[in-house]
Amino acid sequence: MTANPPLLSVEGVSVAFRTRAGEVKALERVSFSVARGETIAIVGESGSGKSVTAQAIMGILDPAGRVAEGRIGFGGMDLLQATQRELADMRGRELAMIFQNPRGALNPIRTVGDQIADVLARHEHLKGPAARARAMEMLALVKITDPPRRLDAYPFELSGGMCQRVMIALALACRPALLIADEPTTGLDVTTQAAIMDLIDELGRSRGMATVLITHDLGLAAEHCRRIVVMHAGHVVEDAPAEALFAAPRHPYTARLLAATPRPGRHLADLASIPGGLPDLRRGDLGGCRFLDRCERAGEVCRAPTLVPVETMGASGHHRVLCAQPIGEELAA
Ligand SMILES: Nc1ncnc2c1ncn2[C@@H]1O[C@H](COP(=O)(O)OP(=O)(O)OP(=O)(O)O)[C@@H](O)[C@H]1O
Repeated sequence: MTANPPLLSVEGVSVAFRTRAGEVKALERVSFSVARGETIAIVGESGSGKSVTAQAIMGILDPAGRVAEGRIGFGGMDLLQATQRELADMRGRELAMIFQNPRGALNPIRTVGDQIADVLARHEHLKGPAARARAMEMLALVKITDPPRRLDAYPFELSGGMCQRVMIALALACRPALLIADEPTTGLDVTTQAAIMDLIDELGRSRGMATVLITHDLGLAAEHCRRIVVMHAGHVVEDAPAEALFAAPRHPYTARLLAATPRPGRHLADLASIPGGLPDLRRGDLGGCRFLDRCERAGEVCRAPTLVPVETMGASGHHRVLCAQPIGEELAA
């Protein structure tokens, strides 16, 4: 546990989507927290609920989705109780998010400089030369070469890696306390990936910015994050300090992920060794454990309708697992 109250605390958040085929229980009682200046990773297969978690925090869930229960504390306020106006004011200023597809997130018909200036005018009331100077500073910060020229460029004139850096510059322009980075380096070449991750690390150290890194890449998570939150089918199945998680995973799903990730940089999406797929999240009888059908440790005790996370305290922090028979404990007879 951290001595100070966390900057972000997601507490028992459940999200459901209305669809023609029934209600999708996308998140169930998701909990984790992030301290100021800390970088954590959320990892899990496609469809495990990583992006929905980020959207719930940012207040940008699809209109078909609703938060059925829970609390999202951020710097002393409950984001779920905030008005749309309060949230819009927080986004960009306190809370920022970068997405996988930078071109889609940038406005194609405004120059890079104007887009950064818009954010600065809205949140910091900076205008004219002062806004331009800060925009230039931001481009230099994200290591874009020749900032004065790039300031007047349109997104289509820049490479994918440069657009990604512009999006980071936009996200960081108002010095947010929390950055949510959803697969920020997917699709970029390895050198640009490393430069962007180094930049995020550096901003954490120099500005105390906290980061939630959403990734398929366990190697990337291990390299840059102090804690790792593992999601499976809308549940947080394990939440632990990175070194404890890699040394001794307690959830059978985490163990499978790690066994299938022998080298840093290998992608979960490429793995074939985790049997079965995610359960259909519209099923009425999902039960407490959503990994049951894929788990070699499953027994009668795992069929309980609800599961209570088990928390232990290690040298590097708390270790929480959502499993009736975590690894390291005897299987029930
Ligand atoms: N608008 C929506 N309507 C219905 N279901 C949705 C909607 N958005 C997400 N879901 C469902 O919520 C679950 C979690 O999706 P989410 O996008 O968070 O997964 P993810 O872990 O981020 O996957 P990826 O790594 O592919 O981005 C999935 O079952 C998905 O189908």
